[in-house]
Amino acid sequence: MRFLTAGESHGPGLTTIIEGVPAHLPLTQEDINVELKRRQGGHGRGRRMKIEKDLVTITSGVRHGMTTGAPIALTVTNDDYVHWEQVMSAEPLKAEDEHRVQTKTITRPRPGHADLNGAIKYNHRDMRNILERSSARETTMRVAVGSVAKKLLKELGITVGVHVVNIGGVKASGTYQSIDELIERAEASAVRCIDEEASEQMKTAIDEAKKNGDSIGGVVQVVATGMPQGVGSHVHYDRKLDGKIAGAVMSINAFKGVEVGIGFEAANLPGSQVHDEIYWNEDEGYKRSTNRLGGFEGGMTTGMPIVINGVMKPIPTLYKPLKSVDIDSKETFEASIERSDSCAVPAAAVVCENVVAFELANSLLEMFSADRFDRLKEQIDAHIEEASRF
Ligand SMILES: Cc1cc2nc3c(=O)[nH]c(=O)nc-3n(C[C@H](O)[C@H](O)[C@H](O)COP(=O)(O)O)c2cc1C
Ligand SMILES: C=C(O[C@@H]1CC(C(=O)O)=C[C@@H](OP(=O)(O)O)[C@H]1O)C(=O)O
Repeated sequence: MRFLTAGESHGPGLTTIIEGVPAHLPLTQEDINVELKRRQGGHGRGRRMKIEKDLVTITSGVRHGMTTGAPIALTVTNDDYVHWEQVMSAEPLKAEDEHRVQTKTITRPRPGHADLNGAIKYNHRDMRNILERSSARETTMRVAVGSVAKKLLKELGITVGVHVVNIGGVKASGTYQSIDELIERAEASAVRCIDEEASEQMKTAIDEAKKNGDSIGGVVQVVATGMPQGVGSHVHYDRKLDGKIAGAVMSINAFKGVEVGIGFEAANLPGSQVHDEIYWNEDEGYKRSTNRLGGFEGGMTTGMPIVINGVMKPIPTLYKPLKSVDIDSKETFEASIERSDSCAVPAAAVVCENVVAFELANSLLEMFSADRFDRLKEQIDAHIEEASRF
């Protein structure tokens, strides 16, 4: 499975084409819209999310609620485009639009954004040409793709969920018994945190940051259950599934770190407290008595729950301005802004969940025959059965 995304933040809309989804997978627009709505929510989002109502249109690859095996094309309209039509038009600039376009020209790079690096690389004196594509608006399509992957995983009995474990230094300590409980409790919280007390403190921390013109980041944790054992591979660097997941998480805007299982904590512990002992019994086959390595050994799944942490930096656009330099005048200025999220960690959690879902689904499609969903399922079931008798 592979995909491309296209679209600018304030352009007409966003597009993706996903190739390699098996035929006969049940799929509706609603399956995708549910995920898009989750991404738009969460405490700390700015005014833009009041304008957008992300709804997908499937324009290829699905017929009467079933995938056909053809590329799946998805589009989402930017409702904000009506305010940006002249500025973002693909047509040559008209004289009557020049003034409006000039008012939206960006010559002052925002610290923490792609503006200056992109402008130098692509030789754009108007950094709007960079901003529009580097915006996390693009993550809408990453979630749309992930929602197709999640549908495939669900039909195979694999569940993926996410919760927020840290916002601005407020850490969650809640535990959960099952992934269904995790999902339910995370979705019920304005910050997607399953620890109710910490949720309230996180909300207060976000409000406080906003009041001070500042922003805060955090840590999200993706959990997936039901992945068969031995998916991924140890044989080559680019086939290691934990490596692919790490790359996918790091590709999300503002994500600065990723951990598998206990992650960085492994540096502080002896090996006896890091590795998971193996046991076997008739009913369960091979299991680990702990899951400190987060479901991976040797780039392959162990069959234990997959646990991935992603770290998001604070949003770079601040009401409390940071110093930068105007690329025309070379003068120092303090950036002023019109609107921004103050914390997008709860929203980014959904993005993180969906990019992990894509990597998991893709790894299964690489390992098993993938043209038809029924064949895929048969082969995975046979693999699980074989592993249990190994
Ligand atoms: C869901 C989501 C929403 C975001 N919203 C904003 C925002 O409102 N303002 C902002 O400055 N950055 C926002 N960001 C972060 C920037 O897109 C990101 O920091 C920037 O593109 C630079 O990329 P880098 O941080 O990965 O280097 C958001 C990120 C995500 C994942
Ligand atoms: C549009 C989305 O997020 C945007 C991501 C973003 C950024 O700089 O990354 C900046 C903001 O956009 P605007 O400048 O239009 O207010 C966010 O609203 C979205 O998540 O759908």
